Amino acid sequence: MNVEKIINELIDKINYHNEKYYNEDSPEISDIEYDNLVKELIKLEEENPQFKRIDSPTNRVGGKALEKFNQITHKIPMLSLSNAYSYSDLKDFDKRVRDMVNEDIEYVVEFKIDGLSVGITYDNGEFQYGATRGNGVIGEDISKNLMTIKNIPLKINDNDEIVVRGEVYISKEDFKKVNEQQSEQDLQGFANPRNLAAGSLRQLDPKLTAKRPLDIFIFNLEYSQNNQFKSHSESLEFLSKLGFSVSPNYKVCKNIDEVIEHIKYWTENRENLEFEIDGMVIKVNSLKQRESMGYTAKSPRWAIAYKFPAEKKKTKIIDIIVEVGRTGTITPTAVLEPVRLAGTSVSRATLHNEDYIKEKDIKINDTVLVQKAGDIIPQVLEVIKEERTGEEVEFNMPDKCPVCSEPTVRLEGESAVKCINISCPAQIRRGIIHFASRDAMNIDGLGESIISLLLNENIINDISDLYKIRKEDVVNLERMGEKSATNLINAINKSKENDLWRLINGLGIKFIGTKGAKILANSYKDLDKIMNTTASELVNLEEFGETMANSVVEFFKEDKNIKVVDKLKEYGLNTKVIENENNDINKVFEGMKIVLTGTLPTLKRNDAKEMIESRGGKSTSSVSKSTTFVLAGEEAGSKLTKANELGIKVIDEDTFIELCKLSSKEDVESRLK
Ligand SMILES: NC(=O)c1ccc[n+]([C@@H]2O[C@H](COP(=O)([O-])OP(=O)(O)OC[C@H]3O[C@@H](n4cnc5c(N)ncnc54)[C@H](O)[C@@H]3O)[C@@H](O)[C@H]2O)c1
Ligand SMILES: [Zn+2]
Repeated sequence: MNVEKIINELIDKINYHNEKYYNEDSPEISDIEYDNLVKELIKLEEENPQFKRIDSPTNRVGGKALEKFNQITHKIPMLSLSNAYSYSDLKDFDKRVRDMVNEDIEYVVEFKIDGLSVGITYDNGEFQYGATRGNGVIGEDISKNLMTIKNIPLKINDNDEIVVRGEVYISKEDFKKVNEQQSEQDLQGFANPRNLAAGSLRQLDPKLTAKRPLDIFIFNLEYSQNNQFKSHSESLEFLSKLGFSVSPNYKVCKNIDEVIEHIKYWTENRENLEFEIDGMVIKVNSLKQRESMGYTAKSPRWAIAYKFPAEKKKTKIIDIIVEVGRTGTITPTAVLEPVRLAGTSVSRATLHNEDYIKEKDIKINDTVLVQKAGDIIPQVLEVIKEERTGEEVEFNMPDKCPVCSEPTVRLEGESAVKCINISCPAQIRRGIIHFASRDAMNIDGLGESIISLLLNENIINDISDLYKIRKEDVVNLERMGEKSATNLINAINKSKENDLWRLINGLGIKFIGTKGAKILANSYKDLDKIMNTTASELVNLEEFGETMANSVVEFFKEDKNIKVVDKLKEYGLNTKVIENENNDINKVFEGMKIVLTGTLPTLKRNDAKEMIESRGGKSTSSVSKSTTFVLAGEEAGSKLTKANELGIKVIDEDTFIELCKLSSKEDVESRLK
């Protein structure tokens, strides 16, 4: 395979996992696996700069702000951190820093708590609003949820306009408790404290957030209009005096050796902390020096995150079992002789896939080295071949699905062995949950527990069956009743009118998330056309790589999947893009001046322009006081800065598309407020 192709496929994969992790708070792979994908991409991009894409995930921060929240443009962009995995990485960092400033350097070392990054703004001594990081430029307004966290002061004794940044987290003990409650209620556990914190904060109902024992520590003063400080440590002291719970145990170090000493101490002692830390953050202390170093597109040059190496131990593989996930991927898991790692007893380790087992030559009864990093899922690192006795048994991936007995397949270029039977019971439950979820068909009241009931009672067998449910089928179900039953049926019926991308996302095609679904819908306009397209046509779509293209084609080759789609059509689901005809488009942007800047996630520049103009708006090129709003995408640059200076509303593509669907100018104006 050529390098460009490999790079593009890696980008597809990373984008997909970013969406799962940042936008849906439910990662499918471990952080180590993810970090390895990114490292591989960075390496290839460095070796082949001619193929580096401007929209590469190595160029940008995190996720995006979900449309269900109001959007907030950060006064100061909320960036990520570059990573160090060894002391020699830290020494390289120190050298880079000293080369840049040519002066003595003082560092501050802080805990890297594994949680969710938030920015909070105060003015006139009062809490104004708080937001998630989002894509670094635009975040989600989660003010009401943050106000439920006891350690966030609502009033402070300073009238200056202040922006602080911190990490919302949950203690080890509370994490365990919440996961126990989840399993009591037959709900899925959270993969790690970060997912739990993120999932709890990004709730539309603050009451739900309030139920979760969240805490925060503040690690930076992002902006202060009047207070002047020389160093980061000085600003932390100031924040502490104002009543913020500032990152505990931070230390000012005179040189990189002191930094490393401090890190060594916490590597040994982190088990005793009440919260999980996944590393330490090293920051230049002098604010003047920081300013002279500046930023890359993704992170400051004056800071780096050191990630702890994972703890390793020896144990034995007693058995290898397989499980079928929502997308049909059959994952092999090693059953281990229990061993204590990073404070917990470990008896399972993921073996990822067939290639992983082959590469490492893993057999049942092997003695292996296992490790546990920031994640809950431990990994098998290597087989200790010297300890083989001849009793080892080779393992092969099953050629039939262990649940439905249909033949399994392994697609070309993919590492996963899968059951592609869309009616496989193991996949059905997760598949229906996904279908009904807010990013797919968004069916109110159709949550995990109801879906389980419907399956257990044989009321449904696949997603299409949802549309034949009658009220009398469900009214007598546990916790149901007259009103909920009516609401449920109404919500299901309403979803028939959903726009095409929701249906495509709902089908659960591997590697096609919300974004991929929108691209497909906007490009083909009609589900039938998508079903009949070819991989070679699909790879021509913007941001579509071979992995995504093949996955779409394979999905619609399957008889079972075609049958489900046919049934959905019979029940009257919309399978076309919902577009207004040109002549009855409402002039919702009449008289408005709109500036377009940066690269939008799915819309081409000309399309966006056309959408503005056909609705009576004027697409202008420079930001001024008379600009109505700015539509900004990735790498928005100076126009965005200007808009922020002038206090002009900035929106992203999703909001723009929403505005386009509104029926009057008044609606647009009130939505923009
Ligand atoms: N499993 C997956 O599918 C998946 C997908 C995407 C990302 N990830 C994980 O997320 C990581 C990238 O996430 P990221 O961009 O948030 O970077 P990061 O978590 O590696 O580091 C940046 C973050 O650290 C936090 N932080 C905690 N303590 C801090 C302190 N004292 N000072 C400054 N910042 C502090 C901040 O919130 C900041 O946003 C990856 O390394 C990967 O492990 C996993
Ligand atoms: Zn199956």
